[in-house]
Amino acid sequence: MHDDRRAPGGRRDDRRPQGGGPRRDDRGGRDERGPRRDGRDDRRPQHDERGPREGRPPRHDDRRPRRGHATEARGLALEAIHQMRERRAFAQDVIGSVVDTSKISREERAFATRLVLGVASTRGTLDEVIDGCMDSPDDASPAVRDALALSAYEIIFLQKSPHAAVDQGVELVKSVAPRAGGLANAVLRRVVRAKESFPFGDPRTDIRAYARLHGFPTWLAERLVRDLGPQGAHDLMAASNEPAPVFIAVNACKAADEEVVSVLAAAHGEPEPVEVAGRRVEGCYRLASGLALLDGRVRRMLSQGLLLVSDATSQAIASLVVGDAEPASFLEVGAGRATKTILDQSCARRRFGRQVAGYVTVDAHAFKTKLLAERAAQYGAEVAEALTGDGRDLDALVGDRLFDRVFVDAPCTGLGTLRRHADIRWRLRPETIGEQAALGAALLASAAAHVAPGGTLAYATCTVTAEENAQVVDAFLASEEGAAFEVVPYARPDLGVELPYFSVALEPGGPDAHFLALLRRRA
Ligand SMILES: C[S@@+](CC[C@H](N)C(=O)[O-])C[C@H]1O[C@@H](n2cnc3c(N)ncnc32)[C@H](O)[C@@H]1O
Repeated sequence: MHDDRRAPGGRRDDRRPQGGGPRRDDRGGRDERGPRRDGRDDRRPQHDERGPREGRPPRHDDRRPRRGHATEARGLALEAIHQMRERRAFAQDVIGSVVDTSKISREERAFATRLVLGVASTRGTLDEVIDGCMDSPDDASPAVRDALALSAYEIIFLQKSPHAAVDQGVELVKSVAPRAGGLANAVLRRVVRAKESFPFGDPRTDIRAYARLHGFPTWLAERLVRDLGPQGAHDLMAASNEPAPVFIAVNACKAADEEVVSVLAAAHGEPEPVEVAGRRVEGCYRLASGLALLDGRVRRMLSQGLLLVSDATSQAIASLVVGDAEPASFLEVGAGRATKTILDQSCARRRFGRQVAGYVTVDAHAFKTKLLAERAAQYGAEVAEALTGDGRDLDALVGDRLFDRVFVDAPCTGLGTLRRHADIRWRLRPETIGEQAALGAALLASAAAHVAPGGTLAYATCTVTAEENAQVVDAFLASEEGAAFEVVPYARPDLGVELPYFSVALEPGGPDAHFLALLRRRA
């Protein structure tokens, strides 16, 4: 779901280049298993490739990984994957605490990050492959499975040399279960053989094979094909398995583009201005990689709030919502940890020479409101009131006040941000889509009552399902409350067309997929 910590499918907006607190969601079948207490994980598979007998297994073979002869990057990746399962933590959080804080080289860190995000993204498919390569899948402890999954990811999805991947995989398994080397060797050799027939069917005609090919749950692949068509689904699924590009926003509340750009250039970030859907996004720059963000001078600017890491489509949405006419008041519903708040105020400062004085935020969670206030202060973004409460009952929070802009940054399934929020696809349940759509619709209806005559109502998501996007807005416009609003179309100068809504698809190399509807209350 769109943003931070919440029920299955949550996503967090933008924090680190790749990629979201303790989420308590479903982790999927395999991860739900507790550690075995019978020490059976290092039993060899019952087939003719079994290795030499290695004696009795240790009593606790699900200990935290100890580094054997696996490379440091793989050892750290395994530690992160292990923590994701044990603490039910999100990939981005463990990358921050385990990988980003390590002393390994930048290149190794990037590789470890790729492994963690890759395994989190494709975990269900990897478990299916591993199950098929074991005679008794239940015999491997969760910790051994983590190590096998990491190596299977390298073999199946990174096309690594089978020899090196198996060798490293055996070392990784031995680092958590010293006597399970034989099992690991046998299973991973089978994985190498299985790769020849992967995805086990014709992806052109078999949706299960198609889903496996991209490391997606079958139901979700089906849904994406239905909603986006074969090409759109393919683009989204392929792009979701690639590293996300790195975009930054210069925070105009505190800095000028030139000073930030010159420091980024000196740090070899190669900052490039960015266009989204045919329009330049002011203050938005693409970096050649995330490595420049690790430079000491850039880190100082980040901690001083002169720039923030934020997807380019998020920045484009903030720019469109702020608009060309200066608003005197602004209500943001679903304000989370203030990323859009900062982008909105930065945009107002850039465009009108000052921030919006009456900027009010609402979020359902008190801990987010606290973080929002802290972050807004760090970035110099003015917030008149930061409220906690249910946006479906805004009357209880803001009374009968009307605002020039009311922006619903809606909770959603987050399917447009799968590169940064690797866990979403296996946490989502089919029914979450409808639940999020219903919540978005209720927030929109509640928000509509607080739009001043001539003011703008904005509804945004970072997902791609029609049910959560256009269908919510179309149903609202057809309702009694919606009759007072008209659509403000999005003109694409590059295509010479006007579209009812702004939407960006997820394509390889591009920014995240988001949706925005701008509606104006008739004066
Ligand atoms: C897409 S996220 C917001 C991202 C945020 N605007 C940002 O840019 O960082 C959606 C937000 O809606 C909040 N939310 C969910 N249900 C809500 C409700 N009923 N009322 C108010 N906020 C809600 C979530 O806590 C989450 O922070």
